[in-house]
Amino acid sequence: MISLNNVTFKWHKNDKTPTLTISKLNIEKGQHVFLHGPSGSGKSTLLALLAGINEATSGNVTLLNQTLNTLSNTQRDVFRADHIGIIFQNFNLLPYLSPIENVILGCQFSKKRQQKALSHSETLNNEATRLLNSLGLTEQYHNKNVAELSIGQQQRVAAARAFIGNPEIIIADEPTSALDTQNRESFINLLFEQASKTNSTLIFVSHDENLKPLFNRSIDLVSLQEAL
Ligand SMILES: Nc1ncnc2c1ncn2[C@@H]1O[C@H](COP(=O)(O)OP(=O)(O)OP(=O)(O)O)[C@@H](O)[C@H]1O
Repeated sequence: MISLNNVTFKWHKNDKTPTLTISKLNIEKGQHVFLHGPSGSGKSTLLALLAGINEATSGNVTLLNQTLNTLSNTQRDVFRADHIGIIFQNFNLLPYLSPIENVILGCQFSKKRQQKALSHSETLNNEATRLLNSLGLTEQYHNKNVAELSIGQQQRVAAARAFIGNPEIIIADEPTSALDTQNRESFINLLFEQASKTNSTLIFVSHDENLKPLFNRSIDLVSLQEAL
């Protein structure tokens, strides 16, 4: 479902060595993958390639049988909106909107995801409510201003926004670093539950190896590149 073949990525054309060199990587549908490596090893860079935010300098990045480097920037944006939910490290929530409104934004740019959301619930509002409940944000917070929520609560909103409209792939960039160990684990378990319900593939990035045993697959970005 995700495959990288002979991929290199340079931030600048004239860089002597690429930031990433990955000869082969395959991720199967429904896997919960822990992607780890030290700071600066290229985890966020790889996520940006998978999300089609950046384009490989050489080689092929293929998701759901679509090779991203054959698409224009606009086509990649549409592909991302349709198929990928992203939980950003700093959540990227809109502070003047409520949790419900923030979650609905997750499918704003994709008719496909809106339709899928509406196949679950009568309205997008109801679907956002359903997801926030299943990610553990109680209803008393659903219509508050997100800026008034705790970090852990904001994280649940960010996760619900990624899951709305059942994207096939969920990408999470170190979204738990601000939480204590117990809350990190319970948040990750909620992500797993939600991802399993929809058979989504989850790629979770962190430099905290303590989280590794929770996942059914882990990829060490340094060894992956040394294995060339
Ligand atoms: N926008 C950019 N322009 C140029 N170089 C960049 C850019 N973003 C990242 N880099 C470089 O790419 C390399 C990999 O960075 P990246 O952010 O992917 O690492 P990371 O493993 O996610 O690190 P961290 O755990 O600290 O978030 C670093 O050397 C970094 O300086």
